[in-house]
Amino acid sequence: MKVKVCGITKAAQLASLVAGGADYAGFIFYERSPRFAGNKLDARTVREVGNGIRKVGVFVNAPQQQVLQIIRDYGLDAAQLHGDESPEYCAAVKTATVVIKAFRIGGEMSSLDALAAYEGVCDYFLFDTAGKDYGGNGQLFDWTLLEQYPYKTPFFLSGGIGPAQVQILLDLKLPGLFAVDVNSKFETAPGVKDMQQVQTFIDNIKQSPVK
Ligand SMILES: O=C(O)c1ccccc1NCC(=O)[C@H](O)[C@H](O)COP(=O)(O)O
Repeated sequence: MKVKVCGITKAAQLASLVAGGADYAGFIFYERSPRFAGNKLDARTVREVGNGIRKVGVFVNAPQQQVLQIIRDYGLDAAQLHGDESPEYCAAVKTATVVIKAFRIGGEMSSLDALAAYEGVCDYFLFDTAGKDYGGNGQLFDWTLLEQYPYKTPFFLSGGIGPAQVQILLDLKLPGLFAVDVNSKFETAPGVKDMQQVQTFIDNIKQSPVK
């Protein structure tokens, strides 16, 4: 299983993710987030990090041109669209980069029916938990909703995942599950990751024979 670590705000964290074997690093480009990367990380520093890790920009209802400009400036590999972006919006962004469309489960979304319109216009889906903020709420949702996942688009499982979920993740058999995404459960303060805990999590997930 692939691992994405989201909410990276420091060059040292990014370097340690690369060294530690994370597959994806997420950078929040939503100004209201305490993990906003735009004023904390230098574009060139992010651009020059390569070798294995995929860099993902996280956006919330941002103008398309702004998304594409940031993707270019920071040398990102994918756009994670975490707001209420339409299938047409996703299709337009997909002409320029890899699209991960996030859906917030719970609240107004209790079934996966709405995803049918997004099949074919996104490379991946990401399932997060609905909460007071667009993301980073630190809450799990009921994963049984995904047991009969009916779509072809592979997905990232997210929302409140922490060290306590390692064993259940290793045992999990959900159709379409591609990666696990972690964030606030590995923080000592919003935007500040405990990199030792992150590393232990990566090592534990990667011990699984299903890579
Ligand atoms: O993390 C944020 O502050 C955030 C703000 C606005 C949109 C998205 C955001 N995070 C996106 C992510 O991919 C998080 O990893 C995801 O929401 C799960 O976070 P958590 O529940 O803290 O594990």
